[in-house]
Amino acid sequence: MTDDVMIDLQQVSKSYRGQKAPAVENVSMRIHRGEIVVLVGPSGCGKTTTMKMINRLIEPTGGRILVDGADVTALDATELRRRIGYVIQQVGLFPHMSVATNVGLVPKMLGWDRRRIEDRVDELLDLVGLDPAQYRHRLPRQLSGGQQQRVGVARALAADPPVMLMDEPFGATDPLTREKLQNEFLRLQEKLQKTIVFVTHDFDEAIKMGSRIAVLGERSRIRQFDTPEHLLANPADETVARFIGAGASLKQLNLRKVEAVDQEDAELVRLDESPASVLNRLETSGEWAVLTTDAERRPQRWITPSDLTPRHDNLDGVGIAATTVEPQTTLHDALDAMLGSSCGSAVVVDEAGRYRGIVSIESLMKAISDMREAERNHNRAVADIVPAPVVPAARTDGDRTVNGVQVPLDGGGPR
Ligand SMILES: Nc1ncnc2c1ncn2[C@@H]1O[C@H](COP(=O)(O)OP(=O)(O)OP(=O)(O)O)[C@@H](O)[C@H]1O
Repeated sequence: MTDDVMIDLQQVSKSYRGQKAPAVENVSMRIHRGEIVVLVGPSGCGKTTTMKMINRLIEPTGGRILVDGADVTALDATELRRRIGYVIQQVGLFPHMSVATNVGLVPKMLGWDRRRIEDRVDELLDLVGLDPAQYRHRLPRQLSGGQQQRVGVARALAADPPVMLMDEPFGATDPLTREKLQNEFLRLQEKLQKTIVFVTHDFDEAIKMGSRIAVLGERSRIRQFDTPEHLLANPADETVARFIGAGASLKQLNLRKVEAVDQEDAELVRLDESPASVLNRLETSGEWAVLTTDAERRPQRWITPSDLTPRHDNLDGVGIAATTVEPQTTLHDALDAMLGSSCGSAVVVDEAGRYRGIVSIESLMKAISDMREAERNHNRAVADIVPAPVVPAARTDGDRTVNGVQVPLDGGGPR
């Protein structure tokens, strides 16, 4: 095993008592340090069982699982919990315990002293965007669904585990909150570089979150294990193609994020500027609209000349609300946001909601057409390099059987 491999599933199987067929059969998979591997597949195919065997919430009935070179069956439970954080859809916060107690559970189990636990809890709440002073003492029911989910992530990170298992972590939230949580998590992951196994039903989420995606079939058999780009461009077989679903090219929009698009600058005005001065600015700048921001430079509304009349003595509520996106927002979601707003642009904001720039529908369309052009060139280059096979190749049905022997799927490292 190379140093680069963090989780190594070797011919892993699970047969539940009383079930004729195994839920998971002979799965081999290598997951590299720092990558997010997403498991997707039809309901009941064994995604959760596969994942839960990694932290031994479910005991395998065959095969071996190594985490950072150590066989998990040889580790004691406390050691395993320190190494592997776990986030689930239902969050699993204890309802009668405060946020701080919930987040501090694992450090407490590990015997940390009170002061160190308190400091860690505050640090983690900060990290997931919850002000410790405001949320530390709340009970889970006094939080929104999205906030509970953030606490769940903080709790999983408490002992700074190198590995995180996430089972539909954002599944129970509405689409907007979900998008926000995904963005926050990707931002966090840039800093933390954890090795993550992520289960989801949502293929768009898999494309957005995954360094690589494992498309699983019955009994967790790996049909294809590849980067989102390759998976979309070259589904291994009909089943994978069907699973990806219609509009694979549209789904490519989930691959690119707003940060990759050229940004422009807007003419900014403070909310406390006088309408007369704003009109003057609109005339002299030649812009079709100005963008109001609050004292923290958080964008508020677009104002065009026709929005301002002599009866306005301040800018409160004037113009149309600005649509905002984050650098991590996918082009798919950005396009959605723009189409849903009445102006053909979105304001890019940082994690604190402060202004960073503007993406217009034109620059978005240009990024999309550049992307398609690059892909066409790539496909042409590949077609030039790869000669047509003369001898029929060994059958590879996604789990890469070579002469009947399953070999670990190990193509490509972390992106
Ligand atoms: N405790 C159990 N006892 C017996 N069978 C089980 C048990 N848990 C899961 N199974 C079965 O094992 C198979 C795989 O279940 P698993 O929950 O891993 O699938 P999944 O892909 O995560 O499903 P979903 O997407 O619906 O959550 C299913 O057929 C399920 O009915």
